[in-house]
Amino acid sequence: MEIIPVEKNKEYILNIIDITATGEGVGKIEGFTIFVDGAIPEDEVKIIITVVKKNYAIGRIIDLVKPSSHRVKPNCTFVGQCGGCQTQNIDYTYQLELKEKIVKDALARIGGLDINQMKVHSIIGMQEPFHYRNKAQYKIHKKGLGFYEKKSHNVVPLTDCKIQSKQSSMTIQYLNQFIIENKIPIYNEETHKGILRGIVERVSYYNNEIMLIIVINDKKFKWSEELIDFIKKNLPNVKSLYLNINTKKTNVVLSKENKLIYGREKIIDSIGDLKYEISPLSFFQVNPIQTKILYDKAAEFAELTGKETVFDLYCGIGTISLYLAQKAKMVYGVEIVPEAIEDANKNKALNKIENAEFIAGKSEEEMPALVEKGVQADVVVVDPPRKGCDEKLLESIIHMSPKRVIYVSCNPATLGRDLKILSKSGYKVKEVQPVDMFPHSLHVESIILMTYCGSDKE
Ligand SMILES: C[S@@+](CC[C@H](N)C(=O)[O-])C[C@H]1O[C@@H](n2cnc3c(N)ncnc32)[C@H](O)[C@@H]1O
Repeated sequence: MEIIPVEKNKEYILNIIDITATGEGVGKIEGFTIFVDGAIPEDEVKIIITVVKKNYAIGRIIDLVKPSSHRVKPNCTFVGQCGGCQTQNIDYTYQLELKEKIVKDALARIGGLDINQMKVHSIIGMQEPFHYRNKAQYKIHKKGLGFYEKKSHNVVPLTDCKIQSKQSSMTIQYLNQFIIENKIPIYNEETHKGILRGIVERVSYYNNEIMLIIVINDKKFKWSEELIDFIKKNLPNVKSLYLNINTKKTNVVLSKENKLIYGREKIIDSIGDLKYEISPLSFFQVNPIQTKILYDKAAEFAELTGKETVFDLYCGIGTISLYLAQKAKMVYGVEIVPEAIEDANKNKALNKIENAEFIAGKSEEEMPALVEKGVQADVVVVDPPRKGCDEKLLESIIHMSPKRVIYVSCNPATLGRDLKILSKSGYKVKEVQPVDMFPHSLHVESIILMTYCGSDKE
């Protein structure tokens, strides 16, 4: 049996050499891994060991002996309590370096790829990495709106948030006032009692419109009229106000039951020249500035001339499909959520685009069905959720062997796994472009161009 070199409740000095995807500093004692919350690479910390497992231990900082040169004073007073941001204490340039490394490591380690054989571009960061989010899912504390603490369901009440849109702090402050003044009973997760579960705020970045969704644990909300009056008076940018009736014992924030109580059903945002309708449940990228950069990259990688057929798999509300339709002959978008496909069709009409068709269903089933009908794609775009592409879908892509595959990923690990499969079957990774969609977290988006080299197509 291997000897574990640390003991619970004992103190050690540790040099932090890395950081996990969830933001814990990583150090080694005699080769044994120690995770330390709040520590960042190049810190020297004094820790006390709190948990010892077979392959790792967890330590708590008791003294920051020598702070890393990458440490900065966070821009937000709630850092340390609120679980919303992981890396506000790390300077932004170094955050970007860490993310680039996460992507490269995943391609090399998980994907088995030689990153010297492809163009790996420097990550595209934000010039102003604050106030970028267009969606907030606030929880409720008796003192007002907030977010969960890290790894807990305790709510940290906030007066503002530095990564939400600039309008958000006003929304938070006014809604806090309304909740407290009206003594609205706060929902308790353990007892399943109380009314107000949370508030979701969606903001259209370019049109300055707000949608508020009040999540309640009841069929009715006796404060509706007062709330509408209060909002009209204090928050004039709120153009759409919903109740979301969520009476289930669940961690899922929004139920499917939405009741519009004031204003319009949708708010409208733009990416480039296109407009998109946003409804309470539709998926829309949370960082509108970086989304434009990401979609421009998709268009660049696609090299469309107007003659190509494109498959946009996992298409959400058709954002990438419509973006590419402007330069393609025809685009087929496939998405599992039927409501998102309804939105995609509305967005198609809103933008007067005709060369796009949207299909509700699983990409791994609908793509082979399209091929069966004789539709072949020159370019395939995949933008799957964190779990990556279904293996059957990858097989269908390999079987159809389009010239170009563009992979948009929010999870480097599953990206590496899927690229390994594609690159063993005739595809070559040509370009990798990490994009920072989520400053102050360790999440990283990447867009990858693969071309088919298995035959004389390219
Ligand atoms: C990361 S989002 C991408 C959405 C869109 N491309 C965009 O940029 O807004 C992933 C989407 O895949 C959808 N999805 C999940 N599993 C799916 C499947 N098996 N087939 C088709 N769509 C799926 C989700 O509902 C979600 O809309």
